[in-house]
Amino acid sequence: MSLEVRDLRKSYPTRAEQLEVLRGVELTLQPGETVAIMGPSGSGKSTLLNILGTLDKPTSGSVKLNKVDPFTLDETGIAAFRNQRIGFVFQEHHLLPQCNVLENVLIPTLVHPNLDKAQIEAVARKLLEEVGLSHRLSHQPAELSGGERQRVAIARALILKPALLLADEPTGNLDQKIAREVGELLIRLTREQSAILIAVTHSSELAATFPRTLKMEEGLLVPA
Ligand SMILES: Nc1ncnc2c1ncn2[C@@H]1O[C@H](COP(=O)(O)OP(=O)(O)OP(=O)(O)O)[C@@H](O)[C@H]1O
Repeated sequence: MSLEVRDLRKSYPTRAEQLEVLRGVELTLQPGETVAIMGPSGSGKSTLLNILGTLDKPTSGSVKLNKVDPFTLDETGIAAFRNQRIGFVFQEHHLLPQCNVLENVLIPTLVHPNLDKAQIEAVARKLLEEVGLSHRLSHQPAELSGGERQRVAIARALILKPALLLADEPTGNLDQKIAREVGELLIRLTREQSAILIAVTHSSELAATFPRTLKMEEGLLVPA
């Protein structure tokens, strides 16, 4: 399932003028590919990630994941596309504090009542084993370290086997050693699932764990 971004533009109307944040972004990524995106504050990295995640709409241009442009779908279609095809990992883990680790990983599956409960729980346990948290299944998020919480968030993002995994400063709250481990974990699991990973970061340590780094510059993605 490849990702093809063509001439993607996004402007925001401001009082004085149109603020052109994305000015013709081009990007093609194949399954298993992982890329870090860097660039100065305000250059449009989060804007791009939000559009790729269908949380925001482009002004023009196209995004195709497995040849489907989500912005041609209606709102219900976009929501289903997002749930089934895209996984998110944010700087803040956004785990539900009252749910334990296993329950948190299963949250994205709750909107799919037809999924086999035992089968999907087995997938969640397997993912938690892969992120090294088999011994923490019944812990609440408050009882975990920052790195462990982010590992839960990664397992949750992967539970429905997304084609595209989007990470916005995924290691921003972690110390350098843990940040590198979490970055390597993201890359390994993305490859194992033949997904595509795009991580936005200010951290050159995290970017260094990626085979390819791009930079947002003047509204375009250029090699770093
Ligand atoms: N809803 C909005 N309305 C108007 N301007 C916006 C809106 N959202 C973002 N912007 C502007 O678009 C530009 C890009 O913002 P964006 O958050 O994408 O940058 P960023 O590269 O992710 O920055 P950072 O590294 O600080 O997170 C900024 O100048 C910001 O002020």
